[in-house]
Amino acid sequence: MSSLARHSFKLNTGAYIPAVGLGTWESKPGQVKTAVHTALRAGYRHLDCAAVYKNEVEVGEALASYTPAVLREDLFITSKVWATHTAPARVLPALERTLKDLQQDYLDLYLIHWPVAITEAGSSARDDKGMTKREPGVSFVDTWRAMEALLDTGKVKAIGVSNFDILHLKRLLAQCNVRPAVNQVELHPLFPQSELLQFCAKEGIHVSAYSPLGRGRELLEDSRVHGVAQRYRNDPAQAVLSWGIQRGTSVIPKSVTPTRIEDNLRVVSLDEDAMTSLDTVSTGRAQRLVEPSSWLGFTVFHGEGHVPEDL
Ligand SMILES: NC(=O)C1=CN([C@@H]2O[C@H](COP(=O)(O)OP(=O)(O)OC[C@H]3O[C@@H](n4cnc5c(N)ncnc54)[C@H](OP(=O)(O)O)[C@@H]3O)[C@@H](O)[C@H]2O)C=CC1
Ligand SMILES: O=C[C@H](O)[C@@H](O)[C@@H](O)[C@H](O)C(=O)O
Repeated sequence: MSSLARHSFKLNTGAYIPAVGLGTWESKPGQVKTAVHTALRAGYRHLDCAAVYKNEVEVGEALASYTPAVLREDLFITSKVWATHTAPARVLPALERTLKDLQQDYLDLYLIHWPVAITEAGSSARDDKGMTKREPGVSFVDTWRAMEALLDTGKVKAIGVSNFDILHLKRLLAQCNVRPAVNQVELHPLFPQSELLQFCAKEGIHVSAYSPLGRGRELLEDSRVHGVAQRYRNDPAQAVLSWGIQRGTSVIPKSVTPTRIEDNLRVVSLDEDAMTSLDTVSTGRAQRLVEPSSWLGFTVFHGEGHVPEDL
């Protein structure tokens, strides 16, 4: 484990989030327990979970069965309330279910997964236009009020958001009592989110980079990524994770492959040339890889410059 991998970022709550966490989306039952054990053994202390990943029970089993046990205060565990449970009355029950599944008394960070509420039946329920059914009258600001109330229960140490753009954040910041500690968003050299990053820095919101490896696809084949990796005698994944941390974001790469889980901790400090080279990877071809519209059936993001009033 490199010294950069041991780094943590201070949140606006005063707590620290470790620079590298293990992602668990699409980590299949039967694989995620071994992945969590491998990660803890390698030195990871930060896990990124979500109810919708449908594997929190197994992550919980992994945490409970790991020996020698890691002190709870040395772990940083994140989970997220799914869009079907963002109606205010459903938020606490959703958290309690996640805590039970993960076998935890509290989370270090609980996030609103997407800035939208859909009906409990979720993405299979369609309206007459074929769109996912929205939860009527629930905005993400309403959900946030319920998130704020969780802090008094002691069951979460910090609250935050995920998949929020600048306009979502502006609306939330204008109305919140507690500012989000974290915004977890897609971020990698093909989708660097520089404007959002600057906005969050100015507002004291830590950014956590999801899909930091570009989902393990063409980003890792890019010639500039390979160039930086060769210079530092590491592999493409380590180069892009290093870039993410050096930009001030925590990174949460997912892997169920033991050697990759270990390798993803070998992040290094990059010089200015290497950073500039990776900064140019997105030029003329920036792309989002996790598209909500395919499953939500409507636009959460808003090229037109406004957030729909009813989100
Ligand atoms: N808040 C949100 O809406 C979202 C949050 N997330 C979070 O972020 C995490 C990471 O994002 P994710 O979308 O999974 O994508 P990542 O960018 O982390 O890429 C994961 C893919 O890369 C492969 N991989 C891992 N390490 C290496 C390596 N060293 N070399 C080559 N390939 C590698 C993995 O394969 P293998 O496992 O087979 O080794 C997997 O196919 C998620 O798991 C989840 O926790 C992700 C998306 C949305
Ligand atoms: O966190 C990861 C992503 O947001 C992911 O959870 C969703 O896109 C999910 O696959 C879904 O079922 O809609």
